[in-house]
Amino acid sequence: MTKVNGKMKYQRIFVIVLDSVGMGYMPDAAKFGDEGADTLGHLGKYLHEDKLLHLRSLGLANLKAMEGIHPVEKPLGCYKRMKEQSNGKDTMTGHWEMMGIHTTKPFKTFTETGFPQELIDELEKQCGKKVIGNKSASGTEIIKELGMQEMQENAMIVYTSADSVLQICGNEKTFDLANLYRCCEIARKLTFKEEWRVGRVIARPYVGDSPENFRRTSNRHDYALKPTNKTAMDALKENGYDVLAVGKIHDIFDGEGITDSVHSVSSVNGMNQTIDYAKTDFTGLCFTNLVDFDALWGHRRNPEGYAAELERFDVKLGEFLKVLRDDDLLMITADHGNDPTYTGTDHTREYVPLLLYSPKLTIRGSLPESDSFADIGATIAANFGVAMPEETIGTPMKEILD
Ligand SMILES: O=P(O)(O)O[C@H]1O[C@H](CO)[C@@H](O)[C@H]1O
Ligand SMILES: [Mn+2]
Ligand SMILES: [Mn+2]
Repeated sequence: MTKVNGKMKYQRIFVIVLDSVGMGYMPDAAKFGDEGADTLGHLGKYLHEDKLLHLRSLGLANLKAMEGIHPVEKPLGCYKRMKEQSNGKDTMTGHWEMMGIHTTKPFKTFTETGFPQELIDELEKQCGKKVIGNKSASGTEIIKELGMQEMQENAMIVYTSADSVLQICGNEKTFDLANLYRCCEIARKLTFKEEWRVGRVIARPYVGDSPENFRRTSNRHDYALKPTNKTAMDALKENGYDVLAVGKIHDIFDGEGITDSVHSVSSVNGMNQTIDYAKTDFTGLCFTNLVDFDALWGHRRNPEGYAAELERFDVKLGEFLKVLRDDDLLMITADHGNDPTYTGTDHTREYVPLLLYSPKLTIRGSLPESDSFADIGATIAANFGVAMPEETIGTPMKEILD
């Protein structure tokens, strides 16, 4: 269903989220234990400027100082820094805010304590497996530690992190993927209960037969809470526009406000899918999440891998720019930070970049800082002439709509 009223400036808007690509700690970062974090800033020395041609051409290095990466004289795009208004630094909070939701009450976390015994008992009873782990851990480390036990004792590894998540690991061969998903659905139902209400239950399947060769697969599946409010996506969908979701977007919004979606197996794959959508005729939003920056490199504190992922993205961005039409708008941003040079293994409370590009742009260069990621959703709604749902936040960026 595509409504074309001809009034909007941009027929199609592409929002591409480079998951965790923050640009420096926010003034309230100390509250989150993240003072000094700077994902992009600390990546400079791992990046090669000749491999960031497209990001630089849009103005990335004009926006953010990075060691060895020079600004361009005439950036093609507009750019700004954005603050996160919500009280959190997780993926859902970040993406929901982009689409208008102000999260004031953080999701429940079990970082220090693990999950309460009553919840574990219920899980064991309903899933028919003994729970092992039940602590905060890095996902790749915990399968090294407990994977063999899980396989040998028909057990189930349950773990959490600094995020509001209950994650279940299962070996695809011995646990069986369908059974893992079944257990996650049980966990999701149990954790709708107020005192256990985590943002996401996540199935973390892996393959291999010994700690040396265990490897997680892209059959990961997230079972998120429904967004707490209607969003810009609902506003578009209800008014007959297309809302296309690439990668984790469908999971993050639990399918709300989406008209079509694809799951990605990698960030490069996600860009290919975005390019495929760009080659079709639609009117509305294409919303892409590229998660490898975060999952493969940020949480693993691997700056070399992180930098190489950004360089791979740049190649894909070049291909994407070739299929961008004259009345398209591209927005590249992030949902939080995850500085791969910082202590720990968790997200970091950071400003995020916003790069804007369209052949239709009449202005170039720096735009005033946004107080909230929600300026993205407000701009999209304003472009398509739809009202943002009640109780949302965000201000349209007039500069690029005029
Ligand atoms: O260490 P892994 O399992 O990749 O965990 C990361 O992935 C989860 C969801 O993004 C969070 O819990 C985060 O810590
Ligand atoms: Mn994220
Ligand atoms: Mn993460």
